Amino acid sequence: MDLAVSVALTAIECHLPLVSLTVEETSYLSRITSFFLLNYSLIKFYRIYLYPRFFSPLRHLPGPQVSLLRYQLDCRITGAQQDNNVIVGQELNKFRADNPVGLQLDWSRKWPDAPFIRYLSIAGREALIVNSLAAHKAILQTHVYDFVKPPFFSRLVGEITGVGLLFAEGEDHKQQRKLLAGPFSVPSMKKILPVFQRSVESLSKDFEMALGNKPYASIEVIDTLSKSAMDSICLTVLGIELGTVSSSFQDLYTRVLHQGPLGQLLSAINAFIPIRRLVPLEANRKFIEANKDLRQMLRDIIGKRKTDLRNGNFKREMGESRDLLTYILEESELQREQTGRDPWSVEDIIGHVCHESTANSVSWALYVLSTKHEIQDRLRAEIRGLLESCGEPTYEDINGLPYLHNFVRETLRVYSPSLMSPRQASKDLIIEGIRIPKGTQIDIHMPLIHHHEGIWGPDASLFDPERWDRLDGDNASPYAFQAFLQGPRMCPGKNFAMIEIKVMLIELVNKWRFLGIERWDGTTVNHRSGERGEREMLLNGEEAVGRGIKLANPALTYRPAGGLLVRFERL
Ligand code: HEM
Repeated sequence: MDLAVSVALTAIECHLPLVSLTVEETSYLSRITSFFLLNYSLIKFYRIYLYPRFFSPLRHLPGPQVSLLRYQLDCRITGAQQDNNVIVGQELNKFRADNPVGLQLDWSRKWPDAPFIRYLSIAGREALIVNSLAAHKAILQTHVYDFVKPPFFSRLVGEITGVGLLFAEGEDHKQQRKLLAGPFSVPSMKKILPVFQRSVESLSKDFEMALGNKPYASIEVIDTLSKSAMDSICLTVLGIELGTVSSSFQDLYTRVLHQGPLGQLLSAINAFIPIRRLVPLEANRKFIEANKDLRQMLRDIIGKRKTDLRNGNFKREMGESRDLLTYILEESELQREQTGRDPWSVEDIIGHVCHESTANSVSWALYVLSTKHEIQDRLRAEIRGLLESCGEPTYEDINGLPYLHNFVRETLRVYSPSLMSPRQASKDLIIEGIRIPKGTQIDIHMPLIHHHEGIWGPDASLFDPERWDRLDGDNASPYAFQAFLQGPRMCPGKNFAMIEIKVMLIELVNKWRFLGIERWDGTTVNHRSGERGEREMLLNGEEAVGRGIKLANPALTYRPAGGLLVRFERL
């Protein structure tokens, strides 16, 4: 756009009589170049500096200020005090914070009553952070289809999850969601439950192996749970037996999701400037290859399942407790018969193989249980009460456990697995009395609402499962809990994720006692054990995010930087 305006202005200027006379001596080419560069620089100066500071209708909103030509590379992050850098806005500051949403939490605490907080991103682009229940409702419900996913987000996340439902808009999105209602419904989840229950048994085997004959041992739970959730998702979503391809999946997903620092930097740059195909670096090549292999594996599985279903083989094999892919393909087949076209592509289905969020939630649940033993004891008493009374619990039995339900919701509230969902205004809008111009970026940060003291009280960041029994006023609003978002774009996998997390916790809490978290500095040598690093046990009071352990940043989820080492014993 700016380029086009500069070219148009240059064309006009070069043909003005006054200009033609004064620059007669210079060659035509250098005249065009000079005018073009001057126009382009002036337009950029206006866009980057003058517009956000003096002309934008959003300039009066609360948020960090704009400072001209002040680089803050050496400043310590102090959140709310930090100015916008004129070139990179707040982007560098975000990466240098000790929490992936630390800066945004500071701003929310500084301006708790503002519906929106404004900050500047790269090259003076304005972005609004949603900070009130009413503003969330307007964006997620009332104007849901007036906000679209911004291109940088589809490049950042879409290259991992696929570009299916998550990036569908308007009527297309409504249509796809209608079709998914059956596969993700409660009756479908009830049928999938036995598959979950079977797959979590392998989780305890990993704990058994780590323990051996010792009285207690430690296990790195993030990798262990991620592997288990991958097994579980392979069985429940794709209908693939354990141990057949799930380890290759795990390996490929890890290479795609957990790249090294250079890989992460490339992904971040690629989100804004599409450089993926141009950079001849090893980290980039590995990412592209892993991604390609992963998609090919999924394509093969989906293709084979389609053929099996058409031949009537698969349903007979799996009986009643079928996987989600089968449900989706059956629904798809019905639609194809009625409308003559496939409602979903392979890319759409790929996005449903998401295992990281559930594994991440159970990791944080174990963190809490290890550091708050009274919560662990209470949860175990409830779970054992159920198992003693009924053996293999049903869907209703599991969802009928009030403390487990509160515990899981509180884990998702304090350690929300999704940290951000961005949007972009597709037209000019007025929300909460604020005029939002078309194209404005809107950031929904789930932790902001979850840790908002005006909504959840002064102890908003404390882990307290019983708060769910005392909901009143603002915290009783559906928009006070955003782990799965709300409205028409809410996560369709919510029931799936909730029951999966509960089944994993029932298995673990029933069989193992969690003694504490080992914090491992990894830099010194312990003279008694000869092991590198001192191990310090975290036992209580570490629930405030970022205090007990160092969080990874940049990260798309809350993740302890050096893994999570849980010490446990057999019950
Ligand atoms: C704890 C686990 C999970 C959490 C916290 C979670 C959270 C979310 C959130 C916040 C969104 C909205 C993203 C956005 O619009 O930017 C979303 C969308 C989605 N989730 Fe989940 N999710 C979880 C598990 C799952 C599972 C297990 C599945 C599938 C089996 C799933 C499938 C989807 C799909 C297909 C969408 C796109 C929905 C749409 O745009 O209409 N999720 N999820």
